[in-house]
Amino acid sequence: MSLIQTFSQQCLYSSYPTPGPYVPVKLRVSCCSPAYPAERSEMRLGLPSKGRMAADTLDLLKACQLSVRQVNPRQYVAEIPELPNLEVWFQRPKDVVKKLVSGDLDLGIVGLDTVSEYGQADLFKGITFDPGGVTRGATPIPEAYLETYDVYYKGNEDLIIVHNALEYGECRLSLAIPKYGIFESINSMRELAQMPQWTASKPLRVATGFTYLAPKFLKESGLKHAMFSTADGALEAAPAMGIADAIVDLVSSGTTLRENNLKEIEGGVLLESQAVLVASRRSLTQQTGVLDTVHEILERLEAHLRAVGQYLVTANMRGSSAEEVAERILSQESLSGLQGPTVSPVFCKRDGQAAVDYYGIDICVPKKSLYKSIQQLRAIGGSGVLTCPLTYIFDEETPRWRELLLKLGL
Ligand SMILES: Nc1ncnc2c1ncn2[C@@H]1O[C@H](COP(=O)(O)OP(=O)(O)OP(=O)(O)O)[C@@H](O)[C@H]1O
Ligand SMILES: O=P(O)(O)OC[C@H]1O[C@H](OP(=O)(O)OP(=O)(O)O)[C@H](O)[C@@H]1O
Ligand SMILES: [Mg+2]
Repeated sequence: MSLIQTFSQQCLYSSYPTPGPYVPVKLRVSCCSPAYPAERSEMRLGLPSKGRMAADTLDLLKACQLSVRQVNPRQYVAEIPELPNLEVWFQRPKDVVKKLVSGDLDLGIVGLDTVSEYGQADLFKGITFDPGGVTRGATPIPEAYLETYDVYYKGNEDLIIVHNALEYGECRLSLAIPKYGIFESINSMRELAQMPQWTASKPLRVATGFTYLAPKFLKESGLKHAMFSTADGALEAAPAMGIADAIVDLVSSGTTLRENNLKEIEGGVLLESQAVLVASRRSLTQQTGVLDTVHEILERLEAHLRAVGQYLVTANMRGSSAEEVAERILSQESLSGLQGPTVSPVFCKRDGQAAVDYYGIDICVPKKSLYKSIQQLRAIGGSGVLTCPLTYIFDEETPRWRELLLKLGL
C-alpha cells in the first residue's frame, strides 16, 4: 500500500513525471471485491508485536487487570483470560491498522500517527497490492487511481478512535529542515513555502515514512512544488546526505533532530500523537459482542488512567461535628480531594452509649503532592494517616462510552 501511495503521490504531486534519483516503484493492481472476511465468531484485538509501543501496551493492559497470556513468545496469537471470545494478535503497528481496515481485526492499540497514516479505507477499495508486481514507476497512472486518490484524500470514517489518550507513546509528527545553508533564516512553514528555490523543475525534496500525511500537509500549507521519497528509518540523515531538503518524521525529545543539525519550524507540526484504542465501525455495529467488550475495556482504561498517580489518604481527626472537620480540611488547598473529602463518624462506647470524638476522613490526592497533603493533615489535627495507590476511579458513567455511542448513532 505504501508503494501505491508513493507511486501515485510522486506522479500526482510532484511537478515532473520521472523523479530523478528516486527508485522505480514496482506495483501491480487488480480489482477485487472489498476484502472483508467471512463472518467470524471470535473478536480480534491487534497489538504491536515489536517496537517501543509493544511493552507499554502490555503493561497498560496488565494494570487494568487485562493481562495478555501468550503461551509462547514466538506465537503471534494470545488471549486475555478476563475477556472471553477475544483473540489477541501481535502485528506490526501499521499492520494492525491495515487489518482493521480490511476487517481482519476488530480492535487495536497503536499510535494515532499510525491510524492517521494507514487508516484510509478508501484507498483499498477495489485494489489489492502485490509487492511482487511488475509495473514500473514511470507508467502513467490510470484514471481509476486518480479517482481513488481523490477519495483517499477525503479520509474515511470506517475506523473509530474509542480512546484517544492512553498516555504513552507521546510524540508529534513534524516537518524539519536543516539549521544551516539556505534554511538558516527560515523559521516557519510560510517562509518555507515562499522560498524562491522551489519550482516545477526543482521541487522541495521531502523524505518521510508518512507518504499520505506529508503530501497532504504540504499541499495544505501552500507548498506547490514538493516531491517525496520514503525510507524505513534514520530519515534524519537524508538532508546531510544530500538526498532530501526536509524530512517529515516523529519527534519526541527532539534529540535526534538536534544531533543531526535539523530544526522544527512554526506551523510545522502535522499531528500530536499518543497511543489510542481504535475499532472498526463495522465490527462495533455488526459483530456480536464487540460493543460489549469495548465497553468493558473502555471502562477499565478510563478508570485506571484516572487513578494513575492518585493516592487514597485516610486519617482520623478529632472534632465537634462532621461539618466542622470538613471545614478544617477544606481550608487546606491540597486536601480538597476529587469531589471534596469524605468525613464519617468513628463511634466509641461511652457510658453505655455510642459517642463520637473522632472522624475518619478519606481523600484522593495526586502522588506529587502526597507528602504536602500529609503535612497539612497533621497540621490540622490528623492522626493515624494511611496511604495507598489507587487502581481505579470509576465514575458514574464513562465519558468516552457516551461519545462512542453518539459516533455510532446508537
Ligand atoms: N521517539 C518517539 N517517542 C515516542 N513515541 C514514539 C517515538 N517514535 C515513535 N513513537 C510511537 O511509537 C509507535 C511505534 O514506533 P516504533 O518505532 O516502535 O515502530 P515503527 O517505527 O512503526 O517500526 P520500525 O521503527 O521498527 O520500523 C509510533 O507509531 C509512534 O506512535
Ligand atoms: O525526538 P527523539 O526522542 O529523538 O525521537 C525521534 C526518533 O524516534 C523515532 O525513531 P526510532 O527510534 O523509532 O527509530 P526508527 O527510525 O528506526 O524508527 C523517530 O523516527 C525519530 O527518529
Ligand atoms: Mg520507529
